[in-house]
Amino acid sequence: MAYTSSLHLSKHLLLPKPHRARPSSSRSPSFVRAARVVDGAPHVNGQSKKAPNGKVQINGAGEKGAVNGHGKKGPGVVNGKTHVNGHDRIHLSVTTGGGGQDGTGLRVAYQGAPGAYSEFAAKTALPGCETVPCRAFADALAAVDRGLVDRAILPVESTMEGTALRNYDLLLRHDLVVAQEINLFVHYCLLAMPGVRATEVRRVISHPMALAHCGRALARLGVDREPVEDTAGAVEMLRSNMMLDTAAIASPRAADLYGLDVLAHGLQDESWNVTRFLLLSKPPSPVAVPVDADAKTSMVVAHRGGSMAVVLKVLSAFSSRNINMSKLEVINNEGGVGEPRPPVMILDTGARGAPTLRAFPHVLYVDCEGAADDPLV
Ligand SMILES: O=C(O)C(=O)C[C@]1(C(=O)O)C=C[C@@H](O)C=C1
Repeated sequence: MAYTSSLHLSKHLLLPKPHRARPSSSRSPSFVRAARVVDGAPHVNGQSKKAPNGKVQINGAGEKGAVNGHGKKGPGVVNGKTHVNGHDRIHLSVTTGGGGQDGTGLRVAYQGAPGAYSEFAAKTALPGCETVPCRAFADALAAVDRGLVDRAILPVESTMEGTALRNYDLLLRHDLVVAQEINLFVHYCLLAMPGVRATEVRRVISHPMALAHCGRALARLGVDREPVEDTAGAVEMLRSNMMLDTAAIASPRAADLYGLDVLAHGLQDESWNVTRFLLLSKPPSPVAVPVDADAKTSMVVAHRGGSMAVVLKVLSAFSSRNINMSKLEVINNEGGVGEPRPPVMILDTGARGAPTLRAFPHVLYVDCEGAADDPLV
């Protein structure tokens, strides 16, 4: 059965109007007001249905086998689509039936070396596309921004580690549309140079996320761990330096590609290990999402104070409309334990004039059910 979903990300920037200070008793920002306050521009409130991430992460929807409320499609792969329309909000919306879009003629930037999971996610979303390796996620997003490629792919959360906050931060700094969402089952293998035995391995290198996902297995092996840029990059490093006391965590595909032995399969600590990727393009979105689509919308509410009051207002806005929320993540970069963290920088494309990066200490990431253009949402 064709699976259709949409994911829409709205940015709601709660900014006080200059010279219009409100009495403290009524200062707590309201969800509705927030929408109106954005640089004075009329803003439709609560538009998205089914959605986003917080510090960016949105997990939690439901059943095993589903991430962010999307159903599982095919063996280990769930597809959805997203895109982002700019201006005073970002839309991530997508529709994907069986991920059947042909990517022929499209260039997709990803972080890592050939054989990285991100590359596989890109090929899953857009079979036939040309994949373009980049050193960093920021480089991949910049390549789309500059029109050097058609899309970029970005891992944003995983079932085991939750939101990849740094990648969400990156996303919020750009005016990009989510053209598709891909939930990929990630199967990790331990790879070594041909002939090397498991007992000879003293050190394991991989992407930090892969090392974290396999933490218990690595502790059992009693090896040192060393983070590198990406899983396939680790394999490349093993191969080019002929490392005989080191193994890498990467995909079986990377083992084939670089001619390494697989010492162990299924190294992940949890058998259900899914990473959620977003396929991003420049606006306007390449995908139309019908109002009545079985959709998911993501929202980002950014504000500068009254943290709990805003959370309560957001919750009550969903509750009073009977909209199912699949995720809520509250980011408070002020007043937490330890050193204050830097604020989240969000590109405000709704401001008159050039798009401006604005700093917000408080951010909420919300995912809910429904299409972004559904009036209820
Ligand atoms: O290093 C890779 O192969 C990647 O595609 C990156 C990445 C990530 O950043 O989470 C993607 C999926 C896996 O969870 C591990 C690493």
